[in-house]
Amino acid sequence: MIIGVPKEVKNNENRVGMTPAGASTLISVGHEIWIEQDAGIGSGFQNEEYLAAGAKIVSSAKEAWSTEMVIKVKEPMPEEYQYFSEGLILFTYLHLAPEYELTRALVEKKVIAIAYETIQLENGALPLLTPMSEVAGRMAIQVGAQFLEKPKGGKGILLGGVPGVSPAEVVIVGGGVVGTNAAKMAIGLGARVTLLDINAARLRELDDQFQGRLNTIMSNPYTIAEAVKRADLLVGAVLIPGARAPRLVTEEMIANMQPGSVVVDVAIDQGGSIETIDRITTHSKPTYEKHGVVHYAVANMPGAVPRTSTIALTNVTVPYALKIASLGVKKSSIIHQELAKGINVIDGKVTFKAVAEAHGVPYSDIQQILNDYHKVSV
Ligand SMILES: NC(=O)C1=CN([C@@H]2O[C@H](COP(=O)(O)OP(=O)(O)OC[C@H]3O[C@@H](n4cnc5c(N)ncnc54)[C@H](O)[C@@H]3O)[C@@H](O)[C@H]2O)C=CC1
Ligand SMILES: CC(=O)C(=O)O
Repeated sequence: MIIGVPKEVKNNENRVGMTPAGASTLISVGHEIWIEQDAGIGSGFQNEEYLAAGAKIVSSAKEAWSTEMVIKVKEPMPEEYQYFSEGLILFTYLHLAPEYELTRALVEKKVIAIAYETIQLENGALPLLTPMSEVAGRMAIQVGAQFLEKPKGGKGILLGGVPGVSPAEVVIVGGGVVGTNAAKMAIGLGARVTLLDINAARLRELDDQFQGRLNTIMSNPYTIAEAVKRADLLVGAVLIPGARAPRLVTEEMIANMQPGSVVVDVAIDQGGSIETIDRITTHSKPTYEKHGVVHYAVANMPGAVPRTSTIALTNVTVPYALKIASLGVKKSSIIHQELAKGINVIDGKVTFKAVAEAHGVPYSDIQQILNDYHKVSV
């Protein structure tokens, strides 16, 4: 199969969908990699390294998109929709629930759109989201600490305090991968940390893991309001896979926070979990202020640490790309059921229920589509 890797075009997105090592793996079993010139530069990978791995360097995005499968990092930007074509396999983060126009373009052009973030193992794990959630969770505390500084608009406190002065209060809503990694960093820096989740079993695991250094609370509107009121730094880290993020923190709760407090809504890529987050921000202008509270809502946080993120991401995407390229989308999804869950759009149909519901469009069962394919192909 010919696989295209375009250069990312989202604001300050320096990750790339394929490393030279990944290219070499795919090429070694007979596939071709067409990578757009300089696509790897932001992550520290030179064109020569891809050439040495056997890849072809193409000079335009159009050429990289003119292949059978496109592997990238972020959801296509509107200027990329022109490259969609019938039967093209698009393997990338998509976050379609809050993106009606993108969903419509993929359906109309009959692209086969496989979203990294909805590939799900039987035990519920999201193997292609996990590494970037690890990065974003850790970054949430790093950026939160930075924006608590006075010159950055914050209230001017140090996360860990100093002897004789209280540390900051960090509140994390959601105790999955982002939440756990944020807790690790915040505790490591000496902050007082409270984490809320609706899953009692998860809270039990975290209580064991952090050995009493993490305050775990069952999440509901009452406990969220109480915790948010005290927070110097609030991290939004909830997820209902594939669905729009639930708006758990209301405007009233934010208005009750002290001026100069900071909110980092990591769940912004699924539409955001905080009512006052009314826009996606970018790495070039990451924050805005509302009710005196600094709001950070960057949807591609790992893009700021592209070297770490590209390697971590491609460690998990390349094995799946190999399966898709070698067997085709339908066959590989029948054999590896987690891939079937990644298919959000195929043959002009929306096959991820939460996405169809978010946009009020018809939903088609992917298992039915795969069964029909199986019947014809055997
Ligand atoms: N902005 C960015 O650059 C990035 C954003 N993300 C996003 O971060 C979000 C979280 O991702 P993960 O931690 O990997 O998900 P996860 O599935 O590991 O964890 C989500 C947690 O939210 C909890 N939850 C669900 N409803 C809740 C509620 N009402 N109250 C409290 N907790 C609730 C779940 O029980 C689960 O423990 C996702 O939207 C993901 O796409 C991930 C990486 C980068
Ligand atoms: C998960 C995601 O959207 C990102 O890493 O940018």
